[in-house]
Amino acid sequence: MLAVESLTKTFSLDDSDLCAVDHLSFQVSPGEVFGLLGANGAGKTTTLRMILGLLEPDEGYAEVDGVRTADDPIGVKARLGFVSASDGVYPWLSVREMLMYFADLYAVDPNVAADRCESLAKLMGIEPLLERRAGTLSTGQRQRVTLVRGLIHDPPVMLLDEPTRGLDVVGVQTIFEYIEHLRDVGKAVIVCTHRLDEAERLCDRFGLLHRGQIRHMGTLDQLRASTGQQHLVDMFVELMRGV
Ligand SMILES: Nc1ncnc2c1ncn2[C@@H]1O[C@H](COP(=O)(O)OP(=O)(O)OP(=O)(O)O)[C@@H](O)[C@H]1O
Repeated sequence: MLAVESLTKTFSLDDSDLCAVDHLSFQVSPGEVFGLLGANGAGKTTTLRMILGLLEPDEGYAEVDGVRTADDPIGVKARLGFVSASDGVYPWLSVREMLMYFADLYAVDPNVAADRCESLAKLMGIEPLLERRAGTLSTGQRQRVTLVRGLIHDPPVMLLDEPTRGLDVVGVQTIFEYIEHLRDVGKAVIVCTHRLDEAERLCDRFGLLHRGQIRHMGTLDQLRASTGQQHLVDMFVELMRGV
């Protein structure tokens, strides 16, 4: 499970301060898909960077499976899987070599890693690509490989940043199936996306982020009741107009 408690980050600009994330609190349970949604600049990436331990919060903390990022940054990284649309691959390694390399970085036993590599490759339909040089993959193939890579150390919590960006309909469907799988195997999942239509279909619960604060949080039904709007896109339009 993932807990974020009063997480806060202010950046100093030349002539002013910018509070990018403002006392943010939420929790994601095992088997739950939480959509952290917001317009450009709302604070999503800054939040993910603090959860991952890449950026130090000014206040508050993130706790992954009972471990706080500030107390044990390496332990937290071992418990997190991260997939981003901008993930790169090592072009000169084969897909299998790259997956095994990442498993090794996470200190996964080589036999366990080899089995996991096979079963995840089957799950994501990349078995025929395992011996291919990663640099020769298409965008959609590369995305499947990075999805497998994110799970190679079997983390309890997965962070997905714009997972469908740049993918065709088949690629998007693959992401949907991947997220279904994560839910089925009890991962706690955060999805950040601008695709509100996809988020409505994918996520169990939502946090609508605006200027660093969660303005609405709940299931779609709860958000409909509290905002009076049917769809996330209308909820956001109202939020943006309100400020
Ligand atoms: N290193 C930094 N220094 C100064 N300001 C920053 C820094 N990183 C982010 N910001 C500012 O913090 C705010 C939140 O940025 P963040 O990248 O978290 O937003 P986001 O929700 O991920 O946006 P997008 O959807 O456009 O990726 C923005 O106003 C951004 O300009």
